[in-house]
Amino acid sequence: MSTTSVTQVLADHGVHAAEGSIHVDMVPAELVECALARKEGKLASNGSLVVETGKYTGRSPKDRFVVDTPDVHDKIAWGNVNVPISQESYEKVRDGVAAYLSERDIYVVRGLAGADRGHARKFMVTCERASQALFITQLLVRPTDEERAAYGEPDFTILTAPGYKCDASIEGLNSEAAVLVNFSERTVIVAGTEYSGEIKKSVFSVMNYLLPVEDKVLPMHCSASMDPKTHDTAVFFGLSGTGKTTLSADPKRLLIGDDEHGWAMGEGIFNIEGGCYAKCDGLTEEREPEIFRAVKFGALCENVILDDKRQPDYDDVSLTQNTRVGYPVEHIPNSCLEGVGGEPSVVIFLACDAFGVLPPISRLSADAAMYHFVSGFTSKVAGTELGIKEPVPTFSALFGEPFMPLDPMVYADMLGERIAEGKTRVYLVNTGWVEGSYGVGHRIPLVYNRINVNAALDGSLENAEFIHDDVFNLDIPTSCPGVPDDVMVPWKCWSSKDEYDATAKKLAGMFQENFEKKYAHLPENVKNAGPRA
Ligand SMILES: Nc1ncnc2c1ncn2[C@@H]1O[C@H](COP(=O)(O)OP(=O)(O)O)[C@@H](O)[C@H]1O
Ligand SMILES: C=C(OP(=O)(O)O)C(=O)O
Ligand SMILES: [Mn+2]
Repeated sequence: MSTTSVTQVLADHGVHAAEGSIHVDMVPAELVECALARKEGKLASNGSLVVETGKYTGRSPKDRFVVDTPDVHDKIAWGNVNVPISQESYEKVRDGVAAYLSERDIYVVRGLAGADRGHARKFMVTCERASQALFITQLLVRPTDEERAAYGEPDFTILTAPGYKCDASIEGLNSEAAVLVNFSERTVIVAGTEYSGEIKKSVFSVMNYLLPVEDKVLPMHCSASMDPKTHDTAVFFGLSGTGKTTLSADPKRLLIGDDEHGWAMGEGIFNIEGGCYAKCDGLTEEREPEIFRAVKFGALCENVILDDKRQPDYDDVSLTQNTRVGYPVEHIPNSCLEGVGGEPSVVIFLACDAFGVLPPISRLSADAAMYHFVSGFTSKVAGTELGIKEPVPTFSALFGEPFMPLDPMVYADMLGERIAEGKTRVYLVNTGWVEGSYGVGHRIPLVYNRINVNAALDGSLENAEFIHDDVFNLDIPTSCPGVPDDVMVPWKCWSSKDEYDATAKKLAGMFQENFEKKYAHLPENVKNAGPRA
């Protein structure tokens, strides 16, 4: 597709930018140069581009809407995640953004979502900021030269204009910022917010609609890694900040991706993205060498503080606890550049338990896997969503409810089909608190999670003696070489067993209440596989 037809696609969306102001498919070095020239950010000593995103340092779910059009109305799971907005209000914002972009230099990125070309979709993202064009260039799958030459019409178009402030009085809007997903027009508008996570998660939300509906592929909010010899894969489901990116960066395995994957039954899994979006809070080379070293030229950092030598101070979270970096998968040395792997032999659910009562790792039956997949218990960690200042216990279906437009049971049934074969081991991993709850105890040392996960992946964990926890209805390994036995069995970490019991029963009751409210229609065998207060 020539750049003239890029002009045509833009014109179809009301963007009539002057000749010479439409910059298409710039390479990262050009985009960094443009961003610096336009004073969008600074160059850090490690070569990464660092920007500040102003008021929006995390996703703002209250500003995200799905356009309620007749052809999708009956498919979307409407509620406080997929909030409807009318086509009329959508058009007012779209036309305002289009006119705004028409008056300035714009950066167009033509990428792919889906490393498996049999399930990939073409996304054309038009950015006001060169730095956001760099971000989405690195986060989408980069087309080959041949694919770019034959790019043709995009499957979806995204217009991003952080500088455009919406008229908040438009019917249905919440504020000057708006993320509007229009499945009928196959267009997303991201306005009024500079947080690039909104662009990335909009692509994900669109794929979470298209893949099940059009391809019968299960989209997953998970990271994935692969054994370099057997090509056995493992997927790590988890809500934002629970450890997907951290635990999938493992020097002994190949990284497939850190956040978004598809599972084509009978075929394998694939990364939906071409890059990673890691949290930088407290990042050290010692604890997370792969991620630390991935922050180099071509990476985009958000809200990371630089010292007077332009060195990042990852402990300084004065702007936000949600400091972030986006980089291409090739910045991780042992990444699987093809982005594809076999069907998972291990599925791990990451729960960041702020109560500190869940075991570091426990094994789930197929029924318990379904129970926990639809429950999605974890904590929203500080910063990822505006207004979250400390861990908030939450039930987020599929461990990714904010990004799932369809009924949760669509995804749950698809996972159930895929693990029913019995060849998949499923574990629940607590990356949250042990030794007392949040504010009293501390987060489980990352090294313990890594040791537990490695034992689950290589199968050695199955050699441990397991006990059954009657409250959470989980099978808990009582030992794992390298992890103190007391850490493996949560009540042993608490100074008072009575306090532990009371807290555990409280959480078990929350599980039951959530399940009864949302999933009472599920079969008894699934319901009975969950916690019992
Ligand atoms: N026990 C732990 N397991 C996983 N991550 C942990 C742990 N303790 C602290 N962390 C920190 O929590 C954050 C997890 O973020 P990340 O892996 O990006 O989550 P996600 O990819 O699920 O959004 C990282 O900053 C990591 O260093
Ligand atoms: C970036 C986000 O989360 P994750 O780390 O899961 O990608 C987000 O929720 O905005
Ligand atoms: Mn992540």
